[in-house]
Amino acid sequence: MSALGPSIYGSELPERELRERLIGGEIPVAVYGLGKMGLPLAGVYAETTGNVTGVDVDPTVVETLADGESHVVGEPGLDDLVAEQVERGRLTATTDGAAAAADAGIHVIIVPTLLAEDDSPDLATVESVLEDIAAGLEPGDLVVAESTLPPGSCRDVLLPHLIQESGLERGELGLAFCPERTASGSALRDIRGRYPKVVGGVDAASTRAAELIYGELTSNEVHAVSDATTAEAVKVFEGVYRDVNIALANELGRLADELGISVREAIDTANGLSVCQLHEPGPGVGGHCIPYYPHFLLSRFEEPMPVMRTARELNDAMPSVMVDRLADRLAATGADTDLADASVLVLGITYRAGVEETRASPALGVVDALREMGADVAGIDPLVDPAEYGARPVALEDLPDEPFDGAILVTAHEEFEAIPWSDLEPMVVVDGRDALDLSGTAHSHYTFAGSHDGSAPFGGGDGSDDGRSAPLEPRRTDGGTDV
Ligand SMILES: NC(=O)C1=CN([C@@H]2O[C@H](COP(=O)(O)OP(=O)(O)OC[C@H]3O[C@@H](n4cnc5c(N)ncnc54)[C@H](O)[C@@H]3O)[C@@H](O)[C@H]2O)C=CC1
Ligand SMILES: CC(=O)N[C@@H]1[C@@H](OP(=O)(O)OP(=O)(O)OC[C@H]2O[C@@H](n3ccc(=O)[nH]c3=O)[C@H](O)[C@@H]2O)O[C@H](C(=O)O)[C@@H](O)[C@@H]1O
Repeated sequence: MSALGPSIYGSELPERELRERLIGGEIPVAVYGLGKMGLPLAGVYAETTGNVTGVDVDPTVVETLADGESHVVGEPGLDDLVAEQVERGRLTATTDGAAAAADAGIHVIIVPTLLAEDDSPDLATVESVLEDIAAGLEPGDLVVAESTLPPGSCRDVLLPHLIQESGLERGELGLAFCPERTASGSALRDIRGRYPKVVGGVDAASTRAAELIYGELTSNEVHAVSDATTAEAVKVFEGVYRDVNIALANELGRLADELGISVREAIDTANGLSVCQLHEPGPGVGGHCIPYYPHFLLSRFEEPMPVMRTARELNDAMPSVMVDRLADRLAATGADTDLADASVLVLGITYRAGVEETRASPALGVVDALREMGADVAGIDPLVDPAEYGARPVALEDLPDEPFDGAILVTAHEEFEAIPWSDLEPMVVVDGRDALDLSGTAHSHYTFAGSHDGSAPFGGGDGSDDGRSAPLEPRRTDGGTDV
């Protein structure tokens, strides 16, 4: 931004005055990446500072925002926030990143960090944003990275890149890592202060500038850590913890059949102890976050890290486990159906209910494994077209007209609550999420890891227990009573 405007990095203004200038809109902000997290973040920056330009390479995203609308679905409050901020001229949008950078004094990066073919981190998207920023960078500007990054990225990649491309010297520009501790479906609440905001700069002045900004954005405390690499590590560690924890839950969940218990009930009860925080078993770990973050460490250091590596393998194997369970149950029914001759419905393609994201979704692995076995695969999803993921699309209202041998529930979209299961031809249903109540129907119902209500995997559905996959003693079949 113009060297004449107030600077946020290294400013000699008293802190109070700098804060007033920030919330008075005197320090323009550019937010690069207007996706599921970038758009809510741009909205909160706009309501705080009143002077934000959102940048995205996707023209439809920019046009939608320019019309005062949000392209992100399922985010409470976002439609209203965007409409208000755009109408009041506090939030504008452009595809021209370099132009936005030329005006801005605070540059916020919130584009995805991807993985290359060999699972090593691919910072190409972040680096393309850096090109835009460097073109407009002025002394006193602050660059804030909110994209999750491999630890060391700000220090070893982003800062050298910005210095080289902008011609500025170290100490003339600020750079801080300030991770998104947010999740789809609660982005605004999270950004506005659900958790302490972690900030860490490449130098003390960067950390101070980030503290000042987020002190205005969040209602929670701002937790400044020693440096940018520590802040990057905090975020990656949070994700790795979840991946490893879910892998353990999945391993335990797979024991439910042989134990003849509901592992979900056992986990719920074990978690009554505050030191025990086992996660939820399921059909795998999807999305462009949790399954990606372990690779931000695994590919880069000499330490072997067998726990994280094994957890990744276990979670990646879960879609095949779902298909194996279906094959077992199909073989166990009187019809003795082989998957190669079976018609199978996959319920849910996105990785998470209500979120339009399919990267690393377990459903993709389920569809692939079924197709490899020769099954005829149909799919249903309210947010995406299953045809794009190898499954023949079926509409919810057409389900009673088509007989299926089996179904696998991967993602429990709330729209599935309207499925009239009693009107569907009896089939084997593998429920990966403990989301279905098939009692009173003729379906053979298998709940992976059992139900929270205490039913073992084979409980539920009148035709469910033919005894051929009988678990070891003792087992529960009725939601509680040992038989
Ligand atoms: N989605 C989530 O639940 C969370 C995401 N994060 C992190 O936030 C970051 C962003 O995630 P999402 O918003 O979910 O991603 P997203 O995939 O929903 O959106 C990314 C946006 O960036 C745009 N984009 C791509 N390249 C660009 C460029 N060169 N310049 C400008 N815009 C560009 C895309 O068109 C898209 O609109 C990631 O690093 C992710 O790890 C962190 C916490 C939660
Ligand atoms: C609940 C929550 O806060 N999650 C955030 C997470 O968001 P994300 O949308 O990726 O979803 P998630 O709910 O953690 O689930 C990821 C995947 O793991 C699976 N999953 C999740 C939790 C669990 O107990 N069992 C399980 O199998 C989900 O089904 C999904 O396929 O990823 C975010 C990120 O770091 O990018 C991070 O801020 C948060 O940890």
